[in-house]
Amino acid sequence: MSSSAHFADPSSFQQQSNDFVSWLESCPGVQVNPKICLADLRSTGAGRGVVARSSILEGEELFSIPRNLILAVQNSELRNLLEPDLEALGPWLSLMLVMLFEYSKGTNSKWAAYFRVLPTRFDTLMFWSSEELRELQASAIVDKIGKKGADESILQSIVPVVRANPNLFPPVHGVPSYEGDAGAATLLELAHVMGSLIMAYAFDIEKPETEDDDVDDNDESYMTDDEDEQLPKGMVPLADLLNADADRNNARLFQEEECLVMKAIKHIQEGEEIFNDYGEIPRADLLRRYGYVTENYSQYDVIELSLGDVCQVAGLSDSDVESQPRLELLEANDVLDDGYVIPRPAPNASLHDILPAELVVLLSTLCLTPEEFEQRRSKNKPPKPAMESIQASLLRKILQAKQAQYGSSLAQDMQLLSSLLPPNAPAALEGSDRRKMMALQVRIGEKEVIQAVLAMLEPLLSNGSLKRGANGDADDRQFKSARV
Ligand SMILES: C[S@@+](CC[C@H](N)C(=O)[O-])C[C@H]1O[C@@H](n2cnc3c(N)ncnc32)[C@H](O)[C@@H]1O
Repeated sequence: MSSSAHFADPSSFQQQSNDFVSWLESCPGVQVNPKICLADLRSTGAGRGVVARSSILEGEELFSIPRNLILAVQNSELRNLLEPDLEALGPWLSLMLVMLFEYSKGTNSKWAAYFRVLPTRFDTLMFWSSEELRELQASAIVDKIGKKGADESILQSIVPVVRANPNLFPPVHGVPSYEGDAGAATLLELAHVMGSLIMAYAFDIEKPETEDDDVDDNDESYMTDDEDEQLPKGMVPLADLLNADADRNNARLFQEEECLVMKAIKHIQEGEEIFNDYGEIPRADLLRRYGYVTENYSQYDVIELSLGDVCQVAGLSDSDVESQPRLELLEANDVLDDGYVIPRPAPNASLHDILPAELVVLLSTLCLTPEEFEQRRSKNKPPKPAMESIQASLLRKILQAKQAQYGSSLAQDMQLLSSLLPPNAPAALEGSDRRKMMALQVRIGEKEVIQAVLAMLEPLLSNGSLKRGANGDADDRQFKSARV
């Protein structure tokens, strides 16, 4: 959620929007359909957004941004000023460095008017205090924030480059220098601002030849292990001022040869907000990456069980593949995961629809008697993903143990929510209160998923097994193949 508190100089909010639009329209090649405008949506907690001034037809172009206006490594003069190769830093860190460079240039940057409409404070989980994070209780999202790794990457890869080039990166915000611990801390904070902007605003930029639809991926922290496979990232002015809505996506960015073009993918009525698509992400991820939650993303909530959670309840002393032959068998057959995601069941969903096949295989393997396991091991063949009462019973225990890891019950949380919920919350809340409210909504969603799955296990626990196939193996055709 973006309120005034997220923007520098909120009293000039409208002026900054006007200046940004004037700058944009003055740039060669930019086209902005007069039927759209930039709106002040702070009263709903959504910062800036794009709204239709008059009705727009499906397929109509909303705006077009030439590729050379994207704030990206390939368009920044830093590329020619720095040794070594910027791209070698990977998509996140290279763009972070470019943004630090352009931001430090102040009004001399081509993107100065753009920086002025971007927020400087965020509610993404990277910025939450330990006390605020505790409100997320046992949510698996807490382990995905990646703050420590991001700090290390910035300190190792960004700080030395900035310090070695003080002429390119003059200290900002009245800081005398980036030397020493205090300098490093200031730079770290500024780099996190850029990292958070990249996380919530940047697009993956495809090469012109591969013209394709908008790709807005779902990486975990600022940096991930598979950077080689990632496309370069870029900040696309105006395209990134569209908010998102799980049910009202009506626009999409098309990456064309010369330009990136935002088009209406539905008829849009006068006064309607224009929404991009952030994908089907659970509220925990929405919060981690975008710093807000809305109720209509609750349909995508999940519960994530770690391998450790499962092994502990199954009575294994640890979850190390080297010391646990049952895990070793699964690993050797490439069906072992670190974590297992169970989505919120849709109204008529079955266990087949929601349980990842790999989880069911793990449960089955853990339920084998020593003799059965030895047989499987000698043939190097894990069991098929069959859900019978024995696996259901183990899964129930695992879910109950997970439930117990949260410090409060669903009923208590629901009561708390109704006592706290002012109209339009959490938009009406600020600061830590808003964060606590959002954490409450996330953990409620996860507890609801646990409760729903527990209820779905009940018939299996009383009846014995799911339908079996003709060969006697349980019918595994529909188990989801989902990996974390
Ligand atoms: C790509 S930006 C969109 C522009 C942003 N509203 C601004 O003022 O700069 C993404 C950020 O917008 C906010 N946002 C997006 N969709 C939202 C929504 N439906 N409700 C509230 N905030 C939203 C979140 O803070 C998110 O991190």
